[in-house]
Amino acid sequence: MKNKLEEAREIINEVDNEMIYLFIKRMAAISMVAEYKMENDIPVLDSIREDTIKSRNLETLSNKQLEKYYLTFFEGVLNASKEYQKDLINKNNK
Ligand SMILES: O=C(O)C(=O)C[C@]1(C(=O)O)C=C[C@@H](O)C=C1
Repeated sequence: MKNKLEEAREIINEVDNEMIYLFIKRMAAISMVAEYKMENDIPVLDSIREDTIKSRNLETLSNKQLEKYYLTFFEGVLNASKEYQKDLINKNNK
């Protein structure tokens, strides 16, 4: 019989496994964004777009208690995205 910790960790493993594929898919789209921004001389940061996606995603979150943790999580996603774009753009300009 599995205890609660083992049961929870199994769920966590499944979630992390799904998330890595979604991360790969998101970052592939981000490299397309970087290419477009590079070609059209558009800055990486678009705060309006960030606010729009954050508020749209928060509408999906019915558990309001999780809001601040979701924002911490999503800020991490956005930071990784911006770092990746900057690295791709810098590499291209070398
Ligand atoms: O949509 C864009 O313009 C992006 O650069 C992508 C993205 C994101 O990761 O969602 C990243 C940086 C911007 O500040 C806004 C959004």
